[in-house]
Amino acid sequence: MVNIGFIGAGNMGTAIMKGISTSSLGKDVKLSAFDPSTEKVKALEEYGVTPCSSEKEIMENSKYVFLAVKPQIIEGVLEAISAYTTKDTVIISIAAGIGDEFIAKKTIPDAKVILVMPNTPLLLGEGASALSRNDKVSDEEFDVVLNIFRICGKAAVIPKDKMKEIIAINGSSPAFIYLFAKGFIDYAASVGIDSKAAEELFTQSLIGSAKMITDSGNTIDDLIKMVSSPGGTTLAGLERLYEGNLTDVVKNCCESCTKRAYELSK
Ligand SMILES: NC(=O)C1=CN([C@@H]2O[C@H](COP(=O)(O)OP(=O)(O)OC[C@H]3O[C@@H](n4cnc5c(N)ncnc54)[C@H](O)[C@@H]3O)[C@@H](O)[C@H]2O)C=CC1
Ligand SMILES: O=C(O)[C@@H]1CCC=N1
Repeated sequence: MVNIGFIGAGNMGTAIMKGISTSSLGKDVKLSAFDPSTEKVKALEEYGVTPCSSEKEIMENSKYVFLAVKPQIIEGVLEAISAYTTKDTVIISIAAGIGDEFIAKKTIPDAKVILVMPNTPLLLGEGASALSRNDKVSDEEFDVVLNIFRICGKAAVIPKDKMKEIIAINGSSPAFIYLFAKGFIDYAASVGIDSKAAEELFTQSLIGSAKMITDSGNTIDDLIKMVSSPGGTTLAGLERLYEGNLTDVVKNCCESCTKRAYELSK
């Protein structure tokens, strides 16, 4: 049995706990959580999560400890756990911008630290998570955590120094994609198409297009060409997107996301 504790049971902590407990891993792990908003932990009891009343209780009962709190308050949380961090504890931080060196500095110099940038689709077993670790974490320990994120979707191991840059690609990108989807669904409503039908058709187009990128064997440029009949509707629409420099807008969005991660960084 692997003991996994969560400090913070907000959107992401909850998504990871529900992801673990509803996956095949559920029976092999014992989950516990602490959050000052006790109702959030209470709501997780039906997923087999044991409520704890302090950081100390989590630390004393867990080998793997997830820090699922906002970057702005993580320093206080690290101060609260430092006295209970041992050379055996594996600290897993999902906080945007927070580095492993800061975590070790605020706890113990030999702290085992894994950094993860997950995303909310993990709630449905469709997460996309990036992971990296410091050199104190053993292969076996890293595999335990990697396995959690693989079971809850896809996971990629990336260099530690790219953990801030990756946020735009998977951590924040669901919000960017939802906004894009809203534009299509709002347009459908404006021309009198039932929004339920529009949502069903557009979301299936998102899923299908994603599968074409991953499974068709074609490049993205080839896939765009396959849809674009000469003199047809797609080219007419694409012209407006090129005119609005969509790819530059996306690049600016990603750069702004990364810049904020550096501002939050510790
Ligand atoms: N929401 C998302 O899509 C993603 C969030 N993240 C990261 O996950 C972390 C958490 O974000 P969310 O879950 O969205 O925020 P959230 O605000 O939903 O959850 C944070 C939780 O921490 C709790 N909390 C506050 N002080 C605490 C303390 N001293 N001890 C224990 N818990 C405490 C709050 O009550 C709250 O439930 C952030 O660092 C964020 O950068 C990473 C990837 C995606
Ligand atoms: O907005 C944020 O800061 C967090 C990190 C990635 C997604 N949500």
